[in-house]
Amino acid sequence: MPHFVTDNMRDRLLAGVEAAGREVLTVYNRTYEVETKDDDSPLTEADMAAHHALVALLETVTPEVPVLSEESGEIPFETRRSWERYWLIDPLDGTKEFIKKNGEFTLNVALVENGDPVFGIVHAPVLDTSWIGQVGQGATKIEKGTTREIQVRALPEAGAEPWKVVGSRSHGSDEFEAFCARLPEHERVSMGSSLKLCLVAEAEADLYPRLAPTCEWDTAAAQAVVIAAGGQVLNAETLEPLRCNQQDSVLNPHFIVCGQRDERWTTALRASLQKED
Ligand SMILES: Nc1ncnc2c1ncn2[C@@H]1O[C@H](COP(=O)(O)O)[C@@H](OP(=O)(O)O)[C@H]1O
Ligand SMILES: [Mg+2]
Repeated sequence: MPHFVTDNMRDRLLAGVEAAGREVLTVYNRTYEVETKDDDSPLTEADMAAHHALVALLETVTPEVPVLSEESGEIPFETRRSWERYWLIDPLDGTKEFIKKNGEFTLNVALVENGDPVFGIVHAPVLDTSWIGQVGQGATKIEKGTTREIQVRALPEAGAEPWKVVGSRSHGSDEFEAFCARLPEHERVSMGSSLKLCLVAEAEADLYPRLAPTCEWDTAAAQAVVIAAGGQVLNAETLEPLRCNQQDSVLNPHFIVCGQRDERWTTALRASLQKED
């Protein structure tokens, strides 16, 4: 079956996401108001500017495909459950990092088909870098105008080199600490937003255990990048791939991002989840 996203569509989408990123940067570089949402998370003018720009882009490129955005308000599951294909966007992931001015925030556009992310663009405006994943066709990183293919790496053998484990800069958890405490020798890297999944996709990290809450829009685009780069995003309980749009809640289960499933970390995971057998 031909892929829905053609090369021409991908190029238009990337150009539109980069343009939305420039709007975000103009807010980043001046003073702005910070509101607090009902769930206590921050919201800035930049989140809304990116939301409007991305929704307009997607409605122009594919008017027939519905869009679900973190900022679009709730769409009931009775409506969403019939969507075989939809765009799932997080206009500004890592709003806390945006406010801290450390550059670790992203614009995220995913195409979900029958519950699985199949295409994703993650764009980091401050880094002038985008990651594109087309499941079944590969993943690329475009850094300051230079494009290269990316692939996950194999988990290093014991004693060869420490594993690289990436964690949230702003949302850690006791379960994450318990998991890391049981891993072999490893280095910890902290990073904001969906950039953590991109680090695994481009072989700069081996594992991203997210044992704390996230929503489907936080992960879908970067999940497509990871899978297209040969990696996996697995439900931490079942070790099955993370899926979207399966129930009323848009909350993800805890999950692990990895190049491959491996007994060496699944043992640590079982122990941290108190499932030692
Ligand atoms: N209690 C909670 N429930 C749901 N999602 C949460 C959450 N706490 C944090 N998140 C999600 O985690 C994201 C940030 O992840 P990280 O700490 O890895 O950078 C936030 O994205 P936003 O910045 O888009 O709100 C938010 O969606
Ligand atoms: Mg987010």
